[in-house]
Amino acid sequence: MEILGTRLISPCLLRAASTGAFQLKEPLNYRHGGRVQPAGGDGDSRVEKVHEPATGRVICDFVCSNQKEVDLAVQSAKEAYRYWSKLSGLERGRILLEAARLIREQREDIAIVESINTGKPITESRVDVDTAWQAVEYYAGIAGTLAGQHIQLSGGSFAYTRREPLGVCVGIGAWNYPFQIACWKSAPALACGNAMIFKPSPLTPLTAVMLAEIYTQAGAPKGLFNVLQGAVETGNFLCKHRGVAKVSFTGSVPTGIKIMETAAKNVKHVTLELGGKSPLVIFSDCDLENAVRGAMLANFLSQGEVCSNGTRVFVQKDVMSKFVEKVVAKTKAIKVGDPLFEDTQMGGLISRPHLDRVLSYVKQAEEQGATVLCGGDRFVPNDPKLKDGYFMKPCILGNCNDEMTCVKEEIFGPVMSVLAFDTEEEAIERANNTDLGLAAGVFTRDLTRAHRMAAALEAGTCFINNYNVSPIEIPFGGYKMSGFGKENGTVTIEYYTQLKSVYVEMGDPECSF
Ligand SMILES: NC(=O)C1=CN([C@@H]2O[C@H](COP(=O)(O)OP(=O)(O)OC[C@H]3O[C@@H](n4cnc5c(N)ncnc54)[C@H](O)[C@@H]3O)[C@@H](O)[C@H]2O)C=CC1
Repeated sequence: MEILGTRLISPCLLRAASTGAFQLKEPLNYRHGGRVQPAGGDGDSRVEKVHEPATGRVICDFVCSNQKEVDLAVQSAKEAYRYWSKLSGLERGRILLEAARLIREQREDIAIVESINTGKPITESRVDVDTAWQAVEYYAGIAGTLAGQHIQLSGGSFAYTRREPLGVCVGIGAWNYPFQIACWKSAPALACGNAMIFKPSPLTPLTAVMLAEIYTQAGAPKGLFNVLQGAVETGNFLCKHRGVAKVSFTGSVPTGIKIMETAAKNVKHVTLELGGKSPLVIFSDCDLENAVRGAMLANFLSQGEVCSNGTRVFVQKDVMSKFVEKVVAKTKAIKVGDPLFEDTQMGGLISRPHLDRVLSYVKQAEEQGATVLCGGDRFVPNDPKLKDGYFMKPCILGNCNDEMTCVKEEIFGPVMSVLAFDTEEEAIERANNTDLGLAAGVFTRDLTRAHRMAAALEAGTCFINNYNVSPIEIPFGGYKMSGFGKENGTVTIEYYTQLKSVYVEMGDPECSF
């Protein structure tokens, strides 16, 4: 099926879309209110091929955006910013509310494209789309509440503060939650009066463009949300550009460091949402069934390609054997296969090199003395069209210790490492023994212990008796090398605005000259 037309993808064709049939020819850059091929000129003109993880097929390709295209996108965004930043918050909120409604209306189309492009099960993509429109709706509501402060001073003088937008913001996304990341960044940015240029991961370019179309349909001015496709070089052009005020980045720690260095050259604001190697601590006094559910949620959503995953599962010794028995049985029962089937629970990993990398972590763990309790090898579904897909059987590693590579490094795949512990103090010390600090979890029925743990764990989010739930009202972001700045919640307003103080003299200036 070749899909052409004025909309990115026609809804009725999409509803009939099946794995192995999707093909796209439309341009994937979105600049100044429409899809365009990137401008020609010097610089990166590399073509990136986009794959369908379930089949390994190429579903589309695109030319990476070069300096000229970046210049044009910044110019267009600046124009939109001049208009948008002058609107009242209420006016901006109204357009965002309409965008949220349109996302809800197109939920199924977006979810299908997301599953085809990321390989994740359709049931999960629908949840991703829901958390995306919720972000847009949430910040639509907040837009009208943005306000400054009035400060009374002596002699009748006073000051007030203005909460002002930053200007043109850049969003750079990872490949695991393409649509959700685009919304989590653009919703607060636009609500605060900024414009945004978004660069998705070159592996998952499709749904950010659908979002751009939605913003335009909702009434956003041309250029308010531009999408540029590309890889490292395009990202670098964006981070260096003098017309850009802020970079909000989601991705790996090494790239985050580079982006911070680049942005530092002209003192841009930066938000970094980076990787994790989060601990999940299971005490013997917990509800074990719930703890097993928590461990599954902490490891196997999106093929394990989730930054906040609790991949170091610390289990108190007296419940270890029961826990392992239950979690292995549940993991073996995970249905791996076609992401567009309603009963599929795990799809394909993002790329062949990534699959190979994850499998090599399992092999290395075995060499270092871990026991593979289940999975850990490549999976080839019976359906012949899935034979070249990037599937693997979800894996549990037992007999792990803190020195093993699988316990130290982020694997970003469906691999859980199980570790035994004795005391609360020991669990805290070992859980915190990492440079990363995105999330942490604890399962216990002891109320005081739960809060003691939450206070002691060095992580930006701590889950008590659950894992990987991210309601839009809750700030999300890392400690330590997992980054800084937050997404979601009211605090994010601070990261997309700057505060101006205005002093008003009501008398005569006192002057010693
Ligand atoms: N903390 C969080 O919220 C999340 C973190 N991640 C992390 O992301 C990683 C996986 O995602 P990947 O896409 O492979 O990460 P990555 O760091 O390779 O790439 C992320 C994005 O940065 C761009 N990029 C690469 N080099 C750049 C440069 N020098 N300047 C500007 N842009 C550049 C890429 O094209 C891509 O769009 C994992 O390590 C994971 O932990 C993923 C999702 C969420």
